[in-house]
Amino acid sequence: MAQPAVAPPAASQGAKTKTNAKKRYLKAKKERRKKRKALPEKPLASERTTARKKRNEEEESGADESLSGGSESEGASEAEGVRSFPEVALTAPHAQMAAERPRKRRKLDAGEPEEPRALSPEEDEPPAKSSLAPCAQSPTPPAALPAFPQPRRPEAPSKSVLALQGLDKALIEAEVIDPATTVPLDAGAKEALDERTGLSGRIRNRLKDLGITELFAGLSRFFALYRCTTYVESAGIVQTVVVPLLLSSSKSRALYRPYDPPDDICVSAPTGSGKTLAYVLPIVEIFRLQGGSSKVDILICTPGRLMDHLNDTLNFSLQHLRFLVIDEADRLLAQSFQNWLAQVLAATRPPRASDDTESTAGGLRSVDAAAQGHARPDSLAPAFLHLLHDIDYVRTDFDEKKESSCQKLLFSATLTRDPAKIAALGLRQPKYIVVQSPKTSAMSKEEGVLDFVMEKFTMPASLTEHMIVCESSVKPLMLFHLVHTRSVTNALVFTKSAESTTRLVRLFEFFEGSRQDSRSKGVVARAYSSDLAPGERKSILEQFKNQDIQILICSDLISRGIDISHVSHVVSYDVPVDFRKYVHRVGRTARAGRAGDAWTLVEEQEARHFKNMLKEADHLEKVKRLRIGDTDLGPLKPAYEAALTRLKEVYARGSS
Ligand SMILES: Nc1ncnc2c1ncn2[C@@H]1O[C@H](COP(=O)(O)OP(=O)(O)OP(=O)(O)O)[C@@H](O)[C@H]1O
Repeated sequence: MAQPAVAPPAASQGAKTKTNAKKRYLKAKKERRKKRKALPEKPLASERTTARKKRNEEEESGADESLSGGSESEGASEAEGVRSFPEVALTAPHAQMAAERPRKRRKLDAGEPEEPRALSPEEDEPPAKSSLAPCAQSPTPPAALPAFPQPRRPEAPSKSVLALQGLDKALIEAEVIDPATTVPLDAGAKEALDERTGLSGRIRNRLKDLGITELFAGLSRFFALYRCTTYVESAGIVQTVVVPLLLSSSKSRALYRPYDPPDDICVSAPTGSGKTLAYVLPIVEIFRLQGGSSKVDILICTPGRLMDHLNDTLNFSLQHLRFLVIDEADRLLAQSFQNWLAQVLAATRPPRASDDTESTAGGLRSVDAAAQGHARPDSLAPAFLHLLHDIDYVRTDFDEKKESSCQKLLFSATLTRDPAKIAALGLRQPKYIVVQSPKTSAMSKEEGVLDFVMEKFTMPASLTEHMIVCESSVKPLMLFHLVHTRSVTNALVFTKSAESTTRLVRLFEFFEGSRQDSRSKGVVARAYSSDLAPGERKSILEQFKNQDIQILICSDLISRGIDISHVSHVVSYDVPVDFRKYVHRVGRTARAGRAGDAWTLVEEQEARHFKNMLKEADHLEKVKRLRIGDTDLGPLKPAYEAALTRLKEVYARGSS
């Protein structure tokens, strides 16, 4: 407790009392010191003792000086040495002292106990504030204790760290294997196999006839990530990797590999990058050479139709299936229709009860399950031939287990990395092929893999993207502006529902009708939605392909897979619900390296959500914001208002 250096003038009596008390205190202290000196010093406390001795000497000399009457040195000794000494000395006259203390001093002491206690003979120093009590008992009070660190919540792991958790280390520690460029398709003798692609002369010649002279696009470099993943830089090179992978050796070309079944392949590559040919060419090549003994060599179907065949078509079997291609894999894996995936996978193997792991008397297989319709062993599947009734088969301990030769090939522009969905496929040593254009030249393959893992999908390099933020009431006017001022024709316009499609088409027709003069034909827009019968849909698509229709207004029904080369614009009249949908919609243009534009009309209240969606996909800066003002829209307003009035009349009539 710090005390004023100079005693108050009215305290002369107190000063005398203080001096006597001090004498008594110092005497007691000397006696204690003597006693202590008589005791042997603790070796480990030697330093402390020296410091204490030094301090005691200082105190003493200070006290002596004060006793000699120097007011300055007395103040100094109080302040530096026995700091709380005067307070301790206040025994009898303390009440009077307290009354005589200046106001300021009382304020300072406000937190102290009212009745200071007398110093006991055993105490070196008077007790200070209660909080310092433990230090007062120590011969040399330690310096201020370091503050105890407050418990802190650990930093949350970054999204990228979380995304990589549980992934194979090999996926992250990628190794650059081979730089290359394009893979040209040279003509050749019918049966001559091309070394680089594994394609026969017959197929290459046929491709040339179709105008395909090279496996798609330039292969600037690709990285193979251990045996698990191939990461390919530069969009559109998927064929250059997948085709040789499936045709590279006689082993990979074999139809049946019951003891060494082929590894599965997962491909994530941008829209329009040629994924279809990447699997069609190897399949056709393998079947053309080795032929099939099945009635149907290639079955193209939806999961629903496949289930119908499995359940209802007599002798329908998948046990000799060589390739199971799941295109648009993320969407199909999201469909749980009749648990189709589990059923299809089960159908590629013979029924469990007759599996070759089962032992039977004398080693001869009995196949009771053969009576179970399509579930009986397939006579076309060599791997399971021994399970048939009429084939004598003696099982030995040396027999290796035979497996289905079915190789699964998964493709998508937005391939899922959802472990649960991938696990359901029971993939065999999968190889991932990720086609990705680098964001920067310095982008490492690890970052590329990370982008894939975090579902930051790659867009075609030839695509230009725009967004227009506007009030919902002016959206039709914006569309008309795009069509008439920015030449947005040969366009697909996506709405949120079949109903919105129908309504917008009507408004479009009325608008064109209001503007039309005798010279111009006007822009033709038609609806393509689930409301139409299949025949009508087909006819409309044909008219659009022939460019008799310039604008096709549709729901997300055709946001995947449709490949129409002349589509030069995609308009999202209603914003897509998620980034996956956005990727597939805009991917209907800018295909096969052609240029294309994507436009998204964003209502003001949706702007935040839409921008966040793009931001999360690291794509916000790619979408340019376009500002269209009243001056741009003004000339179109009269026709728009007239069209709106007509539409209201039609709907009013319909509802009455
Ligand atoms: N090697 C090639 N040379 C020239 N054109 C090609 C080549 N490969 C594919 N194409 C053409 O590129 C277009 C897009 O191919 P494809 O439909 O297979 O793309 P995709 O990757 O499956 O796209 P999506 O994910 O949108 O379905 C098609 O018109 C196809 O004919």
